[in-house]
Amino acid sequence: MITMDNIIREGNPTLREVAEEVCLPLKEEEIVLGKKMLEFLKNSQDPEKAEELHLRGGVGLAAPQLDISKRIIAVHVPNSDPEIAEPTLSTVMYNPKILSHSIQEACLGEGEGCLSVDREVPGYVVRHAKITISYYDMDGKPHKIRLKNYESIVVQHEIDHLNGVMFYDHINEKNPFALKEGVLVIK
Ligand SMILES: CNC(=O)c1cccc(C)c1Nc1nc(N2CCN(c3ccccc3Cl)CC2)nc(N2CSC[C@H]2C(=O)NC)n1
Ligand code: NI
Repeated sequence: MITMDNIIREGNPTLREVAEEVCLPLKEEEIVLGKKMLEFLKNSQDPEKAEELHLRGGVGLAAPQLDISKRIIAVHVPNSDPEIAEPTLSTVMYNPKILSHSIQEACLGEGEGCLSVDREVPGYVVRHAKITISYYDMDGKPHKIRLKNYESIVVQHEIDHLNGVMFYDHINEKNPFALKEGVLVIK
């Protein structure tokens, strides 16, 4: 099972590499890895498990954060409505690719955090508001989906990890909270 000990931190060169595409059909070990990444996210969001295993909460994780330079990400985004148990997005994506995106931009109003960054880096991380992506799932099935709001931000953050990009690379150094006209601030 993945714990925080398996997650590499900023300074490790793997976080700045461009990760390799995986080949189809997926290797058994790549499928098992995907399942373990998703399990980590679910555990990290479970109060008991997170406390027991000393996990930081996350909704996304990329293989390079496990020192595995492969284009694999996992996302498990709970529904903001606590009444709804079903997550809004829960999947492992192999070779995710942004096919197109909105002109409109968006950012999380509270800024972004990263399991590989053990410090708060304040500031708006401005990203595409909406994206259309393609990816393969654990069964090797191709998908093409459109994402917006929180899910769109999370997937962009994780795809950045596959390209050696950290969230704070996007923060305006002069004024971290500078916002251009029309940028959607997601609560
Ligand atoms: C500096 N201010 C902040 O960090 C920040 C501050 C406030 C709010 C937000 C919204 C912030 N921002 C932010 N909060 C998150 N979580 C909120 C807590 N949550 C969680 C934690 C515990 C149990 C269950 C859950 Cl659900 C896990 C997810 N996650 C991300 N990111 C950036 S995109 C990838 C994603 C990620 O998984 N990072 C590890 N950003
Ligand atoms: Ni991250």
